[in-house]
Amino acid sequence: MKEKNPWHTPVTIIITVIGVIAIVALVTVAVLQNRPLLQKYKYGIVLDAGSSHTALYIYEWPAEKDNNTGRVEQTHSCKVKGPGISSYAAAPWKAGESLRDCMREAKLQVPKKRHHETPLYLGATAGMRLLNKEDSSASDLVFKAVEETLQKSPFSFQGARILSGQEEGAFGWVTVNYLDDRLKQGLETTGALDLGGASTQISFVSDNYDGSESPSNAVTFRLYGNDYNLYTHSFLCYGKDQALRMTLAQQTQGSSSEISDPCFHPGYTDTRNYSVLYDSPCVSSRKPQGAPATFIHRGIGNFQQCQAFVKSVFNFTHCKYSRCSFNGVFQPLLQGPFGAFSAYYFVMNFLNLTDTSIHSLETVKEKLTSYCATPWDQLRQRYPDVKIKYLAEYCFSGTYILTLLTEGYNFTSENYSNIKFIKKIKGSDAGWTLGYMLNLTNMIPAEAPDTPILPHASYVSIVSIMAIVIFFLFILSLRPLWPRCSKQPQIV
Ligand SMILES: Nc1ncnc2c1ncn2[C@@H]1O[C@H](COP(=O)(O)OP(=O)(O)O)[C@@H](O)[C@H]1O
Ligand SMILES: [Ca+2]
Repeated sequence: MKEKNPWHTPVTIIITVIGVIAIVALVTVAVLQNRPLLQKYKYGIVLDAGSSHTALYIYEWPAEKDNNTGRVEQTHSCKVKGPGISSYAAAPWKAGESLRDCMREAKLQVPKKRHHETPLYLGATAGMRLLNKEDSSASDLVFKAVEETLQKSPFSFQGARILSGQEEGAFGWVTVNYLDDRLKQGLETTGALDLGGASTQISFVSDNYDGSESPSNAVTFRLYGNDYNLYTHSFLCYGKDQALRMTLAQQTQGSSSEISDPCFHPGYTDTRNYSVLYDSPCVSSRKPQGAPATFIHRGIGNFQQCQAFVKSVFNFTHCKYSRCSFNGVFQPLLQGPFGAFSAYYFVMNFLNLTDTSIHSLETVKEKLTSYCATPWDQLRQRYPDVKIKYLAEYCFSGTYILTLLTEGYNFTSENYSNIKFIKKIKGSDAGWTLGYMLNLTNMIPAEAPDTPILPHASYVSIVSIMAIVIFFLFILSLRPLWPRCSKQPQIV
């Protein structure tokens, strides 16, 4: 007699079919119910009106997560043609006009139906701080011109203003730590070093700084449930373009008609205008009396002599605090890793010195010694595509960065490798703009948001496994109903 397969009885077949349908239904409901909603994005636009140029950044984030921990990412950037808006003091309408091309690009990048709800901000930094100091009505006219252009855009224009030095430093720090996911997780934070053309910022958290010593350097935040006492300082006139003016002013005090500059390459010559050089509040008070209209600027390429001139623009004589960086400004003990961006990155990247784990401070000095001594002709031939102004100034800029970091901020051979020269973090530019927008749109909550205990994938897997286990337990519980499997002994 053929033995009957116990699984082929009508009862088990029906139970199996119902069970399989039940599992499929359960898992489908679980997956659909908890599936992330169809991704729709929101946008925000920030214009960084720097001293040397303006850049537009577009940020994007999932629509349903805007006040949560959702990732805000830079999706597009546009470099405005021409100089920074502060250079249009004599023809303010041109400042507004200069933004048109990038605004046109932004209109194409942001989906049309999101235009009206996309906030648009313009923040100006040290170039406008200096213009405002020098001629506040000229700076007002420049703002009026850029506001007129931005109001005409389809976006929700939220205003144009000058950021304070503290804001510039603090928002740069927020950007770096937000992009590195350090804030949400409450990890040790990264300090931020920003070098612009007209000012420079240093911002970091130090255990022995609670804000009581020099309160003007303190910014306190509560982000994702953690309190931060941030130290930040912005040095106006210590961006690399103004620092170069100060160094040249140092060398032209004798109102001579020719200077031999160790910060420029041998063979480099240029004719410079005294009144143009001294046309900045950073140096205007030092303009020598009876100077000729122009002077010949000749390079001699000597790193050590260059560094001596650079050092002379820092004042180390007085400090009323427990410790100072320079110019009598308080600075707590340096702590933790640092991200150095903007001109720090451009210069160190050109000099091939961004990797501080292989290029020690000593190597940087050696490299600058040989680079500064390289004849100008040779460099022009080697780098035909590099903008002449940048190429001519990399020796000065590298020397300035080294001096600012070591003599100014007190970095040493031991902690120099804590600095990382960075341009972008996970696709977004390091700089103050993202932090500024996150702050103005309240996108970083003070308290940690409630997050699901399990990620979606783990949740679905656990539900599926549980369903299968329950099904088999159910089948086992029906064992008494199963037909006998073994052959009964035959009684003869
Ligand atoms: N490729 C580059 N090489 C060297 N320097 C650069 C390069 N691109 C930009 N820079 C410099 O970076 C600085 C940017 O400063 P910016 O943000 O305009 O000024 P600030 O922040 O002081 O208002 C300027 O000194 C500019 O010349
Ligand atoms: Ca800047």
